[in-house]
Amino acid sequence: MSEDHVVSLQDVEVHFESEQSLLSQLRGETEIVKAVDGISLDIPENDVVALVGESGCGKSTLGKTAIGVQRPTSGSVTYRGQDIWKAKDKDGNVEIPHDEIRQSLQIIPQDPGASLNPNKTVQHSLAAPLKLRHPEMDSFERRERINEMISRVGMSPPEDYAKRFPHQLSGGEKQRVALIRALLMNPDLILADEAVSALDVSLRIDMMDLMLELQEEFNTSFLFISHNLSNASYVAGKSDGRIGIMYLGELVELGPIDEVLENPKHPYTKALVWATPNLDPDIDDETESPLRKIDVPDPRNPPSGCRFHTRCPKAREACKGNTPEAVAVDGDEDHTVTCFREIDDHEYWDSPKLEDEPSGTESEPTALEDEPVQ
Ligand SMILES: Nc1ncnc2c1ncn2[C@@H]1O[C@H](COP(=O)(O)OP(=O)(O)OP(=O)(O)O)[C@@H](O)[C@H]1O
Repeated sequence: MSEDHVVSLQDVEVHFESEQSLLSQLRGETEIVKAVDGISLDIPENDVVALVGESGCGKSTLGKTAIGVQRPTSGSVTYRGQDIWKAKDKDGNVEIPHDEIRQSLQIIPQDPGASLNPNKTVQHSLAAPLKLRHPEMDSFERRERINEMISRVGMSPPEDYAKRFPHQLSGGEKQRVALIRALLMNPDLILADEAVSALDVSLRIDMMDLMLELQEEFNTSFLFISHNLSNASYVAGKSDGRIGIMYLGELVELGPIDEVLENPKHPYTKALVWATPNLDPDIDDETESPLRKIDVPDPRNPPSGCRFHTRCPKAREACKGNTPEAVAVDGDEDHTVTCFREIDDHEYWDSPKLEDEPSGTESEPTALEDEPVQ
């Protein structure tokens, strides 16, 4: 928890009460979804982190928690050393007011159309953050600044775009307006939650390039979320950033993008790389099927021990009973993995291979392999 970090998550858990099945209702049981389960992540200034994982693994929940929109059920989330939720609750000595924190942590949502008021022009939607951040500006200065930003994101003539309503914009243009709106708050961190997924493949690279150019220009950090390893790798690769692999509420591998792609350590990361053709992995045992089973377990009832053990081709009996902690890969603290195979003297190595019936080994993994970005 350092003031040098824009955001720091420590042992964060977000557990939801899920919709209950009839059987559990009859039994009076409450079912819990462990959407995020014990994740720590530091985001320093000007950092780009791309989070990848299958649908439902908790990416959005983690992202929202990092920008202070979702309250964790346990653990802490700090902004420049200030606990965000203590600031919100005015608990103790609050050094950074909650309003300031919220303004500094922005989001570009997956569906920018839904977040833009259909009855307001682009000019009107973009004036609101400027009024908040720069109350000293008059309306002429605001108009100038807005036109400048509209031009900057490649929409021309800006005066024409400023007068348009959301329905007069394409999906890519709405996304650019959402990006401007976030940047006008002068944020320290922007959460881009599946921000390019809805765009045509041909527009995705342009949008990702634009986000990264502006990330550098505005000195912000980016938390980029995608179910698509190609997109996440593109963003992290171009910015010399990091990639985090999530599985069932846990961060199973985290590290510099080149390191993780060239030297993936978690069997799940290997499966994702294997399933993403344009990443061309150089994995030692690539002929072996990377998953024993294709079915993703129910997050309301995740497997014991290592949650990946039911699908992992390397799983042994030890993986069923114990939960692996994150360990540094080859002593490099920047690259961490939660797998017993990284610990030379772990009981895993003497433990028998799991002998349960593999299924679906002929099939490809279920997710993360939609269209490559190039
Ligand atoms: N408000 C909520 N109440 C109950 N369960 C929730 C809530 N929000 C998320 N969940 C559950 O938490 C788990 C993680 O959801 P989350 O949206 O964070 O995953 P994700 O990886 O972002 O998935 P996707 O890519 O499909 O959006 C899912 O099982 C989801 O159903």
